[in-house]
Amino acid sequence: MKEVTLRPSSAPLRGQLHVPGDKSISHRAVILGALAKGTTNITNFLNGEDCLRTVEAFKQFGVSIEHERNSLKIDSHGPGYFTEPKEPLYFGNSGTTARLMLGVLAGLPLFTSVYGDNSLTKRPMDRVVAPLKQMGAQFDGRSKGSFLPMAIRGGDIKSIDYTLPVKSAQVKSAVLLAGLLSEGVTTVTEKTTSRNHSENMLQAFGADIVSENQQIRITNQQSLNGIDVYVPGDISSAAFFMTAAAIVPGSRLTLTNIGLNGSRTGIIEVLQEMGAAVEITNKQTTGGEAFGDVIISSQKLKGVIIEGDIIPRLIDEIPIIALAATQAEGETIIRDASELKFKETDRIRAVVDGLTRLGASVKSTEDGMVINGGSVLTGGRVAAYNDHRIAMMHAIASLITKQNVIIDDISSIAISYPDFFEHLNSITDKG
Ligand SMILES: O=C(O)C1=C[C@@H](OP(=O)(O)O)[C@@H](O)[C@H](O)C1
Ligand SMILES: C=C(OP(=O)(O)O)C(=O)O
Repeated sequence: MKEVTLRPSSAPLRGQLHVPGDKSISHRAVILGALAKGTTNITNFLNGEDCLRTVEAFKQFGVSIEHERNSLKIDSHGPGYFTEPKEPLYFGNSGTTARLMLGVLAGLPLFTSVYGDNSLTKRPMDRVVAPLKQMGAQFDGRSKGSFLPMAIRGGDIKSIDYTLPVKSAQVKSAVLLAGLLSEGVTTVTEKTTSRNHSENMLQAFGADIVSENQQIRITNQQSLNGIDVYVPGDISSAAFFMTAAAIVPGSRLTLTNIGLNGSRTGIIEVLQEMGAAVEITNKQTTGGEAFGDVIISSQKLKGVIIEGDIIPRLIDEIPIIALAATQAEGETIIRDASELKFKETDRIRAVVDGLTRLGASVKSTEDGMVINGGSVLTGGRVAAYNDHRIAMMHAIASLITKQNVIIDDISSIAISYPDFFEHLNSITDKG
């Protein structure tokens, strides 16, 4: 437990930040680097606890991974040379590691057992286990293989045509990774576009993959070839500082090299619709991933309705959007977001509980929440629910509260943003 007391500070935020590398892309770079033959060099890798879980898993297969700060060098002979791990694989708090690795494990002719922390043990895995069982892999775990800990015997699997029943990039990616390692052509169809980093990176590594009209086809290939990967800054981490600049009067921040993949930029669209001034410069592309600098200044905000297809494009940003909404004029309604209940904690409950304790007027609904804007936040004692995004939302709230914000435990922030407080201090008068 690492409790923290944050003093209020209404000073404008100024300056420039280079937020850490994207978590989703970092996981995928390690997975594909390990599955590829040869050397993969990853730069601007996210040194967060979740991505380190993915690294450790492949080390247990005997893959050589050298790690120095934000650079990773992977030397692999491909999956045919992986050795059977002698110990269970530990996935910690990471849903992405668990779900994507189950896809990989389904395709490997090995026995593995996997487990996670208290939060991950409660998160549903049947959404990936169901299609992977259809492909012929064997899974066993609690509730007939719905939850970790789990045992997997993979290999010798066949391709499938699969329509995603949940809006989830993790499920899509698990099936695509299993498809890469299975006989034949696997097709995944999604009704709503979710983040497409797996598709982009598989293509960059030379996989035979085609995406058309929300349908992705991948052809079996036993090994890819190693490449160099630059990981753009994580827009989900940048979202905390974008929102901070939007709600603290007189602020102007520049966030450099932020990932701007269209399947992730819902936060920018929503902040703009609320009235924030956002400018994008220096736009470039690497490995199919757009990135650039985001300059954001405070403005008077207004409430909005957030629903439908945009939800997967900002799912992890909903806690911080809810904080912005407390400062907007009018009501903000968030719908179609019941997936929030299956994250590191039930994020609908955690956001409504936390913001209410700080003095906001927020109500939960079956699939989202309703936030009445124009609140003066008082401050107070809040729980992070061991969830990094909830902890960071509360830390940003302390920039606009009248009194201290006391967060029960901030240790979860190391999951996705180990330097969060150094960065926060560098742009406020707290530094
Ligand atoms: O594929 C990914 O890297 C992720 C997909 C999303 O989860 P779902 O696939 O469960 O929506 C997101 O919430 C998570 O932080 C990362
Ligand atoms: C939901 C998240 O991650 P994961 O599913 O990988 O635990 C997140 O980072 O907000």
